[in-house]
Amino acid sequence: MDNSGECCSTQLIDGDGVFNIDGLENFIKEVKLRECGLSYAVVSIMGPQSSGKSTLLNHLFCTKFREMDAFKGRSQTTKGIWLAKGADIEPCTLVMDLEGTDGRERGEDDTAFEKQSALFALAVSDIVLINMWCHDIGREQAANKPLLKTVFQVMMRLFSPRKTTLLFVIRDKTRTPLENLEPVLREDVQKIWDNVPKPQAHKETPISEFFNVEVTALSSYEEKEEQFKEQVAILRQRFFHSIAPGGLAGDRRGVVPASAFAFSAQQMWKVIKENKDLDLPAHKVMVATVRCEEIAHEKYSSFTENEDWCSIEEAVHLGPIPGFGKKVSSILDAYLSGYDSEAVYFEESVRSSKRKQLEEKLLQLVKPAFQSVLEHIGCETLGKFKEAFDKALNGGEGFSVVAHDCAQFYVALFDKGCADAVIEQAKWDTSRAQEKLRRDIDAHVASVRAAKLSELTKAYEAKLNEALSGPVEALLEGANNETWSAIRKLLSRETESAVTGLSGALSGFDLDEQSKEKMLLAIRDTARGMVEAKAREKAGGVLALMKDRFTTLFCHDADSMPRVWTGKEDIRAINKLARSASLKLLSVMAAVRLDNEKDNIDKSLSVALLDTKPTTTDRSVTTVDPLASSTWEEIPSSKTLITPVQCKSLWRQFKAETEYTVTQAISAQEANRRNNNWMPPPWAIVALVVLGFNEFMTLLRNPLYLGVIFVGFLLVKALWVQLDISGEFRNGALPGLISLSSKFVPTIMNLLKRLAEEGQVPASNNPHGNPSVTSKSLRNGVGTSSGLSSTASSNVTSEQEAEYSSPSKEE
Ligand SMILES: Nc1nc2c(ncn2[C@@H]2O[C@H](COP(=O)(O)OP(=O)(O)OP(=O)(O)O)[C@@H](O)[C@H]2O)c(=O)[nH]1
Repeated sequence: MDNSGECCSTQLIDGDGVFNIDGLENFIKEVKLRECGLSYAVVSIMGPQSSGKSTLLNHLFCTKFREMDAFKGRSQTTKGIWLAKGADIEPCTLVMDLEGTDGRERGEDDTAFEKQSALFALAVSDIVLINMWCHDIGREQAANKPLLKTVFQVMMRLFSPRKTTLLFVIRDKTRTPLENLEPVLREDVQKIWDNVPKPQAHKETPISEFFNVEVTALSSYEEKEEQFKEQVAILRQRFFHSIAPGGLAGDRRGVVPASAFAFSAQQMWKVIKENKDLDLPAHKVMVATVRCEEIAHEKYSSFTENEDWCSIEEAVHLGPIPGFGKKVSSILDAYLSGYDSEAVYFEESVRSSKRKQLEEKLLQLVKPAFQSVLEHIGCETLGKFKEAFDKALNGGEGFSVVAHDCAQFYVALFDKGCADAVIEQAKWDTSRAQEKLRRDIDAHVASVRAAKLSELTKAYEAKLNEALSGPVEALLEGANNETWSAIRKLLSRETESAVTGLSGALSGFDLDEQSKEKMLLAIRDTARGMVEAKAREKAGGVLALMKDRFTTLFCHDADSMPRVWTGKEDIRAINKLARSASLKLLSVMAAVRLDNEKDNIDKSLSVALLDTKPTTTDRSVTTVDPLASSTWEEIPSSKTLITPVQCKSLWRQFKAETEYTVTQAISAQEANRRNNNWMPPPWAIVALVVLGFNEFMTLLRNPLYLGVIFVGFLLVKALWVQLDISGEFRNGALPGLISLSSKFVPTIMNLLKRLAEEGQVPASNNPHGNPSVTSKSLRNGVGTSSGLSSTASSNVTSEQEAEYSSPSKEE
């Protein structure tokens, strides 16, 4: 019978010892071995060549192993190891047909394969059928003895026994009942066991520790086929549920899960071929490790391709995913459960360690997504916090209370979001993300607080500026002895008001005392700074102010009426007063006096710039100039607005620029005086009276003279008016004389003519007569007197100059 091409059998190892990996894989697929878990059994058969092994297996398991044609003689038909599945036997039973022992074909030297295949069968099988001829029992030279020896020897090469069932199948049983044969056989087996050289560890180990020995006998297939078949059918029953407790292989140990059977068998054969001892537990661990790794790898790969996971992984870049934790957990769970169910039959420690590795790997894979989700939740929460915080601040509640409440609420919200994102399998700590959110919230609160505080400070600064700027300016412009005291009062009052207001506003910010004090100090400093700045600004324009003040005082009287320099005014006194008032401005502006400092600036300036008493020698030679310094004695340079030297220079400039006004005034006054002074000097009047006494008396004695003088006066007066003598001489004496000489004769002629006409005209036509001309002329004469004031302006006497330019020390 030819096995090749049969669907449910394959040559596992060929005659040359080559393992048929592909054939085994195909076989496993066909018989669906992978799904069996641990629920499968492996049966193999050993025995001399051509002892009817294949025939027995085929009848027992309905397999189709190649059998020898009875008519062709006894030669080897089975080469290597063949594998088939027993038909209709539960659990799945794999049947291995081994090449016969003591085969003539291989020769004596080639026993290695025999041993290797025996070791392989023992390592893989739960039940090993030992096929033996009935007549060999008890015989010294029995054909099965070398076989058993081999079995027991190779058994020692397995570090730990599998508790394999050795089922001795006695073929061609004779009339001797099994009950009699079995003890003999067991004795034989025991003898062989005892004689087999054993390692120290197993010296005393009984055979039962390694094997379950069972015995059965079958009639000859060739001679009593019917009986043979009946007995085989009965024997077949023993293979049903063979792995259940009490079954034929109920005691088996160290079974490899069906899914790893191929890999395990291959590795075993590899180790056996390398002529190494087979450490079954280590082998089992190795198989478990490899297979669990394969399963884990497969699960990991298919997880990375999972559609749900891929869509989550993509969506996670866009924003938080509601129910992220649950979704990912359930996907992970599906894959981990898959691993569990596939790796369930593998060695526990290996399986769990590989599961742990798989879980860690999967969690590492999903961790970035988780962190991304946390970041999104954090960002979203921070955004919501900012919005709510701004709204709440506008609600009018205290800053700190709002910040605290808002932060608490949104951190709790974040925690809720985190709980939703937490992956069950990982239980990652979200406290760091929460800490980051807290830090972000704190940073935002701090920046808002800083902005609000700065806003508040600016508002109070603006208020202060409004309250200080105008009044301080006014006070400085009206500089007097009380200016700085008034400014101090104003500053103190406004600063306290601002400090009180700001202090109240700050109470909502929950600031520490130190920061609060610092802010209040800053507002005080700002207030002082404003006053100082204003003073500095005004000091910059002090010259203009001084000139203003001078002009105001000099050109206006006590009732603020513009002065008319009639000649009676004491220009020197007025000038001195105006100057000292202007100097007061300078002294007030010279320094900032916000701390009630006592200083001598006023005195120094007065002494240096106003004092007129010092003698000529004092002025220029002996006295040291007190203003030749860049600092005031009692004033620190930071408080100095105008240095002594600058004061001196300003005063010089002031004087130069106001000099003209004074000169104008003096000129005006002089002109006025001249206009009003028509009388001759007193000595002339006295001389006139003394010398003209006789003539005067003559006139008094002769009234005719008086009449003549009167007429003469009238004539002269008329001529004066007609010729406009005062007007002619306005432009100088020579042009006046030339003009008069040309006008004199015509005017006399004209006068006489008019007089003649007057004499002819009736008196009624001219009721006023000449007096009208005279009064007009007089009026004109009076009117011209005012014109003198303007022409006289340029004629300031040197005496008057000296009077204006009151000498001072500095000059
Ligand atoms: N006497 C006797 N002959 C048998 C029995 N069973 C099978 N045979 C015969 O023995 C010969 C060999 O049979 P196989 O089943 O091929 O024997 P084998 O042990 O598988 O042979 P190899 O695979 O070559 O080792 C065949 O001619 C069978 O007819 C039996 O129970 N008694």
